[in-house]
Amino acid sequence: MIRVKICGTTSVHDALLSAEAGADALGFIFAPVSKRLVSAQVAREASLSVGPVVARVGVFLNQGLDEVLRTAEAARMSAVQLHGPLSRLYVQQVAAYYPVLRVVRPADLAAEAGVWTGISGVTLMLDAPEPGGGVPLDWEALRPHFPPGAWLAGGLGPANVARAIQALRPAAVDAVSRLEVSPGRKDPDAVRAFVQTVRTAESESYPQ
Ligand SMILES: O=C(O)c1ccccc1NCC(=O)[C@H](O)[C@H](O)COP(=O)(O)O
Repeated sequence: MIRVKICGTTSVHDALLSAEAGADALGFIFAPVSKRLVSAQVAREASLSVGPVVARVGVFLNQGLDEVLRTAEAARMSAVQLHGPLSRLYVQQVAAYYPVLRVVRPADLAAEAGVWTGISGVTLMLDAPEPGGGVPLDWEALRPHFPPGAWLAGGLGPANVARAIQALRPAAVDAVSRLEVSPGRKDPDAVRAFVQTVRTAESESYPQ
């Protein structure tokens, strides 16, 4: 089953919307540079509202270990997504507390894939150089190198996610900017269409 992560959740309302649409995971962005920045308090309310099954992923960009662990705990996250140039030791330390999605840009994949694959609890996510920028990756170029079990992000939406799945067969897909009416506010129709399109594409790619 291909998992679906809907990122950039900034309210209880949008958390419930994504969960009811069938999302497997919700992303909460704690990077101060983001237009989708959410407070730990709001993220905690949203996290507790969606029940035990939906994963809650705290998203961080070049932030200190203490800040990451404290924020993830305060916001009741179940996993952490790490962007930016980070050391193996730092990622190992976070992974001692939370499952980690380690974000890698396509240009860095050859050099970095081996660095992160050996750490227990760390899963690779391929994303565009500017996270949350809505720019798709070159799936055909990535096809020979896409690591089995990796997650895919970068400019995905209802109109293109089926093609991305066919090209790369990721373990999960993640999206934000093509599912919004404005930064930080979900478009309900786009969220539902995204989840439905993934479900249809996976049944066509992996027939029972
Ligand atoms: O989305 C942001 O504003 C953001 C800012 C800083 C770090 C990470 C951020 N987003 C992380 C995500 O997981 C996005 O869903 C991912 O980059 C895909 O975004 P998009 O291309 O807009 O679908």
